[in-house]
Amino acid sequence: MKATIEQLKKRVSAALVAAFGDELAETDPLLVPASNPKFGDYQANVAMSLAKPLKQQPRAIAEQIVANLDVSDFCEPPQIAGPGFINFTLTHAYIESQLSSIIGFARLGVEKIDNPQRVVVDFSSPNIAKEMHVGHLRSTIIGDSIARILEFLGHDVLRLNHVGDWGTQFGMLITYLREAYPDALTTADALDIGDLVAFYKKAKQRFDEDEQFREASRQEVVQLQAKSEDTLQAWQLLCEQSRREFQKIYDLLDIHLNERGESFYNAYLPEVVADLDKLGLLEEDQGAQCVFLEGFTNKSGDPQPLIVQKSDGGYNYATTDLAALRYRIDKDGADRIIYVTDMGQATHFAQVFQVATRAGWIPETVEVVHVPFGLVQGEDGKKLKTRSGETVRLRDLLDEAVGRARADLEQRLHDESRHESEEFIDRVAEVVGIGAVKYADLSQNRTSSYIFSYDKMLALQGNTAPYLLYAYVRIQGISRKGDVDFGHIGAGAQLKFREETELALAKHILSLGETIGAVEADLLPNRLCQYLFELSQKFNQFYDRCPVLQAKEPERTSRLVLCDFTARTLKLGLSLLGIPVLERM
Ligand SMILES: NC(=[NH2+])NCCC[C@H](N)C(=O)O
Repeated sequence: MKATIEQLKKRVSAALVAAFGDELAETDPLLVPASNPKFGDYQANVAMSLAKPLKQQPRAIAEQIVANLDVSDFCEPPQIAGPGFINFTLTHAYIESQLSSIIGFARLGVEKIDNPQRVVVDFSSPNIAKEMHVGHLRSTIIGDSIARILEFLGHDVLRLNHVGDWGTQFGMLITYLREAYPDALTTADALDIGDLVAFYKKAKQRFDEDEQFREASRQEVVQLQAKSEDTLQAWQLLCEQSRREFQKIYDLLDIHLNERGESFYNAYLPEVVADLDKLGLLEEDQGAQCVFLEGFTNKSGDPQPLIVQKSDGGYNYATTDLAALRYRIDKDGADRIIYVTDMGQATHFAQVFQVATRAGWIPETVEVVHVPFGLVQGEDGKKLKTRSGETVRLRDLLDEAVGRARADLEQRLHDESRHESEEFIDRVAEVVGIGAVKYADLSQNRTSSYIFSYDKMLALQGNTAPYLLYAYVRIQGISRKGDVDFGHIGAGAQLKFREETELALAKHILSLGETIGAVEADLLPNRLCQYLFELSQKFNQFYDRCPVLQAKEPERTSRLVLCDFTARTLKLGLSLLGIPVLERM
């Protein structure tokens, strides 16, 4: 099923050509979903934009377009409104036939993309021995959802975890490892750092207070770079310890990534600098190798260079990103590269992209984008902290969400005198708790900051995961109560929708593809959340007005089909956000 909006676009395009000639063949009809159902379902705004070039009144232009337009197979006669909007309303027959044409199809009418791309999504990317903080959580949740949506559309997605696993801080960490856990390198499993963040703090403290320790750390950095076996082994131990911690979070979130940390690109770093030099882009500045940038200045207004090799010969974060970019294009064959990090790194990426573009490393067919997001704040609008004022650990945050979901559920079971197994309670608490955290994040426009509130995200009402999960459960309840097998309902039946709420719901179900297409283009998963929220609201409005199991045929079957579609759309949509559904809760 081609999205309705695409079909309409084609028709309006054809009408433009018929009315004004071939010159308008490439003109965008500016077709959008109507902002208000009063104006129908879609609206073309092209007439206004043509007023100047055609030197005519927009209304006159709209009239000529409509005179050349035939959409009678799926729309009521188009209406011209205001200065020259052309409004389209889908016919009942079209809605009914569209919906019945996708009964039994798992993709719910959303086609795979015609020209799939190789897409790299660089997300999560925490740092070894440092805390995986809420910023990484946002990156993990948003990146995973973007990857899922692109995969669903048929793109070939490579999910990369660009873990910060290299750098001079390893000198101090390894030195401290030898000091505090001398057995770690000789005895298997002797390392029980447990809390690597505390370990990092202590190492840093030793580094700051003791010159001998500092010297030993510097030596370890040299050894690490020289790949001395002993030092490499210590580095490996630290990485594994962190990896285990990260993995617990990924398991809880059910998120899968391929780790390809910064160290992976070490062998390619000298080449980056050498090639920049060959291209004449490199300049020396106070002993460091730099590329001077266009459009970036420091605080005093002087040109700000991007350092790619420090005066001591070491490489840095930007050099690694340049090497990674080249690798992803040349070796991974990426057509699109998406970096999901907080906004604070916008400058870094703009600089890296500029250097790579000037070096000619990004072919014109490849799209490279930074997908930035805002902060997660505590209820006081400041940095998220525990009651005692410490930074919140991700593990604790997720556990707390699950714990609160469990308490809410137990209260509800108690109130309803319901008895459920431990297994059931565990499962519901986990899906609701983790789902609530994910959904609270994804439902915000990612470019804004948001306030983290357990109460809000776990509420059964409003734009929350529990509200959507509950709508799904409610529908499963209808199927159980009426003993209807949703998998087999409506096949071959003639659907009939007459009630406003039925039609509104059916149209909304049919616009899933448009929503997913929009998310693919602007990488804003909150559009999908909004869509699902509206779907649940429309379902509830329909269900309040229209009896289902008690209705007579053909209404009964048509309405059961609507129920089934709503449930399947919720399930599919939530899965694209990384949230599973529950049959009961
Ligand atoms: N290719 C990249 N630079 N990806 C993002 C890395 C994020 C970095 N490790 C951080 O914690 O801030």
